[in-house]
Amino acid sequence: MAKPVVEADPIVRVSDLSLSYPAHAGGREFEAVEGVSFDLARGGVMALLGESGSGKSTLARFLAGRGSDAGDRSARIRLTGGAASVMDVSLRRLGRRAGARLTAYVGHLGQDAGATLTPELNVGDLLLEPIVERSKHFDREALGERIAEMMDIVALPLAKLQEYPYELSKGQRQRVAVMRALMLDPALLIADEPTLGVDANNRPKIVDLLRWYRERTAATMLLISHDIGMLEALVENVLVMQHGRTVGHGDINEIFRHADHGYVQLLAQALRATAYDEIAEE
Ligand SMILES: Nc1ncnc2c1ncn2[C@@H]1O[C@H](COP(=O)(O)OP(=O)(O)OP(=O)(O)O)[C@@H](O)[C@H]1O
Repeated sequence: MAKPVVEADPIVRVSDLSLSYPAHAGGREFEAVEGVSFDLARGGVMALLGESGSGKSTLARFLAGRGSDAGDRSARIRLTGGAASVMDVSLRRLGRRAGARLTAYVGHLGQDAGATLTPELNVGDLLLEPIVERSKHFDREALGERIAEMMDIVALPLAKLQEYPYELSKGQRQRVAVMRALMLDPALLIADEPTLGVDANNRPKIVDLLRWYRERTAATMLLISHDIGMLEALVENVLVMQHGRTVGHGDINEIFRHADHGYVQLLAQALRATAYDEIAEE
């Protein structure tokens, strides 16, 4: 069984990849991603951009090794063409054990992660859970310090550690979810809209947390985000998707300056407009 190579570079390789959802409820198999290719260098940060329904979450969930995780069979993602590997592990027919080995190194923040926190656990236990699940032997003091540092960066008072998800605002829950995704020190973080639902004042704190994490660990990141602050602070390369296909790929500044595809031009304009809105809000 292929063992993940954390030092692999590129850490993610995607070649002519197509991904589908199974036929269900009388419908046909649906191809959500079609012929996408890119490499993500170790230590790099790339953003997946594109309108709703363009295939970003499907691609992100599949690359995070969570393509067959969904309890609902109809949400299981199948590789129907091309190839993809993460840390030199092929994602074609990734078995349960190989998947578990890989996901130990790949952090995944799913879409609207703040809404899916276990309601019975308080914030402290939610943060510790990934660690405790892996091993009962851990340095409680060092972890406590690390949690306190992260709480400080995202401006959550330590008293929140005792609170339950229902006692938190949507944006606070999302901040807890992002911290939780970092607890196992993933070498690759794949995050779907990490600032979604977080108000404009607190979005930069999530950006700060991800930047802090990257400075500490040199982790690689694949982010789905249209948050201009996040793109400016962290992202080097972008892949722009439309209807499951790639319509732009490359250095973030180059791609928006010389956008030759109509949709990429529109996106560049929209992002600039967002930036002005944010400045106006301050
Ligand atoms: N379980 C499923 N079964 C069938 N089709 C699905 C399923 N989940 C998503 N899709 C379809 O796959 C396509 C891509 O969806 P995906 O969620 O990957 O897009 P996205 O770019 O992440 O959009 P958003 O930004 O709205 O999350 C969409 O047309 C969507 O309707």
